[in-house]
Amino acid sequence: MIVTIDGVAASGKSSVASGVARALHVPYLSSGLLYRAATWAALQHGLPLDTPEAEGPLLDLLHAQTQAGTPLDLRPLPEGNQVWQAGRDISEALHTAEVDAHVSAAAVLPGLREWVNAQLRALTPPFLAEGRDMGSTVFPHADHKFYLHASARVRAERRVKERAQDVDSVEAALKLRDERDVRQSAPAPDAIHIDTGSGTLPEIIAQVLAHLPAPSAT
Ligand SMILES: Nc1ncnc2c1ncn2[C@@H]1O[C@H](COP(=O)(O)OP(=O)(O)OP(=O)(O)O)[C@@H](O)[C@H]1O
Ligand SMILES: Nc1ccn([C@H]2C[C@H](O)[C@@H](COP(=O)(O)O)O2)c(=O)n1
Repeated sequence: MIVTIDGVAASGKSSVASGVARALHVPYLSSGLLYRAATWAALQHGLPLDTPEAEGPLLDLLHAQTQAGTPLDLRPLPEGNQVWQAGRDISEALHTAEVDAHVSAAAVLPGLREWVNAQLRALTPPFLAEGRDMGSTVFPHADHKFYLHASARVRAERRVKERAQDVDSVEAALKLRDERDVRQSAPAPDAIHIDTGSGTLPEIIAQVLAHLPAPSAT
């Protein structure tokens, strides 16, 4: 079984995916973390990301890391996905304002999208996949598809509880990222839409689970 959970930035995708995956006893995959990891790697190496010409050097870097035995390694742990590289957990570095500001530029590069999608499609179901285009493009034949949304204000208020930032600037940054990600963020036509602003996290997880078959007793 494949379940996809897509949605706008900070709509609760990874929190909901984690809760649902735990209830179903299956892994979940955070595709956004792979885009963030590639962005982080580019920033570390001083590679620009804001032109179509950025794609070649970025893909060269990712392939060189793989050849050297130090690839960006997504680990789909039930309590939260991690990315490791060269024996180091780099996950915390992927949720900074700097990565947030550049990740949309990286995510429009077609070669990077292929790099991410190939890694996800190589995995054997059952799993949940969360991101923007999991249900529309990467796994169009998924068994169950969800699309999460909430107002930019609600999302910003939640985000400032995780990061010491001003709510107005976080809201503006979220709106900007929504605009820049719009091309790959169109919901799959058969996705069930859920407003995560209208319930607590356990309530939203229960809403999703109500649409899914009960987990097999093992
Ligand atoms: N229904 C909810 N009620 C209250 N808080 C929530 C709810 N859903 C998510 N949150 C909180 O909102 C914040 C953002 O959630 P999360 O990181 O899961 O979103 P995301 O869509 O994966 O974000 P990003 O797009 O940045 O990867 C977290 O602090 C999370 O705990
Ligand atoms: N399937 C995906 C997942 C993510 N992205 C891009 C767009 C986001 O701005 C960025 C970070 O994702 P997030 O952590 O907010 O889920 O990655 C995408 O284009 N497609």
